[in-house]
Amino acid sequence: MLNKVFVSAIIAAAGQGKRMKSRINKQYLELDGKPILIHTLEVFDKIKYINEIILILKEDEIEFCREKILNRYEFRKKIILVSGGRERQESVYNGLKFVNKNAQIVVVHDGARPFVTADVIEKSICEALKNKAVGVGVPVKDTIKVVDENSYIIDTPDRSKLWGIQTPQVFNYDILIKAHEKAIEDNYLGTDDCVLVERLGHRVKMIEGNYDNIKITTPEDLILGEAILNRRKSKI
Ligand SMILES: Nc1ccn([C@@H]2O[C@H](COP(=O)(O)OP(=O)(O)OP(=O)(O)O)[C@@H](O)[C@H]2O)c(=O)n1
Ligand SMILES: C[C@](O)(CO)[C@H](O)COP(=O)(O)O
Repeated sequence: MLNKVFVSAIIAAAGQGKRMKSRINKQYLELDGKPILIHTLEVFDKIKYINEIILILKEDEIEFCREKILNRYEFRKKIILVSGGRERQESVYNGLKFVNKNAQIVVVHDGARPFVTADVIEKSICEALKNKAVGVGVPVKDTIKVVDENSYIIDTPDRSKLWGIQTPQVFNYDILIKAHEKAIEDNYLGTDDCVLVERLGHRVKMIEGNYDNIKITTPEDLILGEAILNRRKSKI
């Protein structure tokens, strides 16, 4: 079944990496001698069910990334470079405009999540064939508090119902484009793609991923990232 479906992957990597407080954008920082973005792309490049990769980059980084990062590595798949927007949502929408017209399924993934596994990606694609909208996440481990503007705790949601959603987030193309266009119409800005589809009233299925599918966001994540890679290498 999956062989008959055109699957596009949109890799969002057009952020500024402000929270990393690094001289170079975080997706180009190296873990185990390889740029974070390359780790991410290599996972998607090996998945035979993915027919195209659309990489969203900051406009002013496209040439640098093509010449100094991507050209140093071999990829089986063609990687289409698209310029991003001010917000992640706009970047993903820009990518949607370049998705192949035969695409049925779109996998949206953060370039800053290099530890995603092929197994989780394939599982999320299979689930999206059934449910049309899927998010990958993990149950939260901490108790979560809702805090007001004066830093007082105003609610403690039932932790058994709380998940930290990651990426990939995988959708039927028609649903995702409609969700983005409605968000633009409503001037709504979300922090992930699932929320845009939820706003359409479409049920989004959560599937369990891995706790080590972290998003490299702040300097501490680089230490975690090296440890994750070392542990994986020791298991080979
Ligand atoms: N306008 C944007 C903002 C973010 N992203 C991408 O979305 C992913 C998740 O975003 P985040 O971790 O917040 O990255 P940044 O926005 O770069 O980080 P910061 O908020 O610290 O600047 C990243 O791979 C990032 O490159 C994007 O494609 N376009
Ligand atoms: C999409 C996401 O990775 C899901 O956890 C997250 O919302 C991205 O947030 P960011 O602030 O753009 O990193």
